[in-house]
Amino acid sequence: MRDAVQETVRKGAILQVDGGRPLTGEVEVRGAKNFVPKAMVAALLADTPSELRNVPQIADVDIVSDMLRLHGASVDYDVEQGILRIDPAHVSSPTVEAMGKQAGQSRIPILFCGPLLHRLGTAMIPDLGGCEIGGRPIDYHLSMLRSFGAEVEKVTDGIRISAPRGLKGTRFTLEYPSVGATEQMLLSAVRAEGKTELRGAAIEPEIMDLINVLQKMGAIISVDTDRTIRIEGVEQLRGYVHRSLPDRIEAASWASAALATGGDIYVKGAIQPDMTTFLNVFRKVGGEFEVHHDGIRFYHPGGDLHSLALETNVHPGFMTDWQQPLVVALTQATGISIVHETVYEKRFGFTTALNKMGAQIQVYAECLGGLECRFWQDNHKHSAVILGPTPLSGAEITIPDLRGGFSHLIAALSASGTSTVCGVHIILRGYENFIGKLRGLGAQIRIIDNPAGA
Ligand SMILES: CC(=O)N[C@H]1[C@@H](OP(=O)(O)OP(=O)(O)OC[C@H]2O[C@@H](n3ccc(=O)[nH]c3=O)[C@H](O)[C@@H]2O)O[C@H](CO)[C@@H](O)[C@@H]1O
Ligand SMILES: C=C(OP(=O)(O)O)C(=O)O
Repeated sequence: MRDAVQETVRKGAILQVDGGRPLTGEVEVRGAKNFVPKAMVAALLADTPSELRNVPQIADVDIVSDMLRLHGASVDYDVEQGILRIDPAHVSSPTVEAMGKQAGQSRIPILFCGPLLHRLGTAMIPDLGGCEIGGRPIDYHLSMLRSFGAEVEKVTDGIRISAPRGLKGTRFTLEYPSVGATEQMLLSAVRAEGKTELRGAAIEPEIMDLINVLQKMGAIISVDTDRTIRIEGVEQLRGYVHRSLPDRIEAASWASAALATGGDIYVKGAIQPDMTTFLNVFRKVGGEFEVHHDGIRFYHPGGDLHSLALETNVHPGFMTDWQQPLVVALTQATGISIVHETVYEKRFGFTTALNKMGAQIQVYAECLGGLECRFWQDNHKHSAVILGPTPLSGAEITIPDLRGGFSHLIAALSASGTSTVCGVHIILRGYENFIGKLRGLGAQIRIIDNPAGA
């Protein structure tokens, strides 16, 4: 077993957490949640099998494996080695009922459009899941697919999409650099007829790694410094062998956990380049880190933490998924911190539980501490003002979303007393063996309810 003993929590599981101890020790991060499932989808574009390495055991990998199997691909996952093999030789359409059952589980199914249109000419895509941190429309995806020549129709529990005449290269400009829509473009364009140009593309490291995978498969893709991606469509792609980049969101979550609990955590597998922006902020808040050949040590050096003003943004800005765990550490910083969330309009719901534990966080609809963002005219509370330091004490908490959930765990671990935490299965979407890892760092966590069959 990789870390401390793996114990899986099921839907409905409840944890009891005793706080007030620094988290110290070592954890390992494997491949990125925001890359691995997409590389799995890319395997469908090939005629031959693919092998993905450094694959973490998280719920999103299971969900995409199920989707691939439903479409006739074979998927074989060696959890211990982190090796996933996908053979797309016999791709076929599943029944509408089987696809309907996939509705609401993750955001990845929308990325099956391009590969399935190339393989089958038609696809049923279930309604998406993912974190409820904003409206999360898919209008860019659908306009893009239509501009490739696809026809889209709304059906019960999802959409039906078809391309009777195949996909043709296109020119598209994104009004906002959406990660998912950029990936949609890549996965659709690589086998489309002719050239495709995407302006205003997202350039997150996970997207660059997807481009690495597609290039290994035989695709021709260039990325310019002005966010323009150009793709020359090819008729055939082959399988790939690839090692996923590490999960920079999980790594930053452990860093924030070290800071919030006054601890010292060595994150094996974390790398510096994709975390530059996070590391700058971590240092400004008062955290220390050391970059080693196989990981990064994050620790609280003692003394006061410093408040700061921060704005989330697309890469290379401060990532929105880093925001929630860091806010817990900011409750322990001296002074007033301001966090302006510019990617999602509703990502501060998790602060209600932190306030219940003793934090002093107020949320506002105004764009505070930075430039006006897309949400300036809406009434969404997307800026937070955090007054610190405030001692936290244990409470009963229900986890709202993935990162908010991990933040609640960090808060419970830095609080005095005991917390009861519901909805913890949500965390499995993005954190491998999180209970085992936390216990390995000295956390006192008990599973007090874990309903079988849920
Ligand atoms: C599985 C995965 O990789 N999830 C990540 C991905 O989500 P995801 O790909 O869903 O995020 P996007 O970059 O697409 O979304 C960013 C913003 O664009 C908006 N938008 C997006 C698409 C669209 O068609 N219309 C539209 O308005 C969204 O509502 C949101 O406000 O990138 C986000 C931004 O780094 C991360 O927080 C998520 O962890
Ligand atoms: C928002 C996130 O994920 P998803 O897009 O899968 O909901 C996240 O990983 O923080």
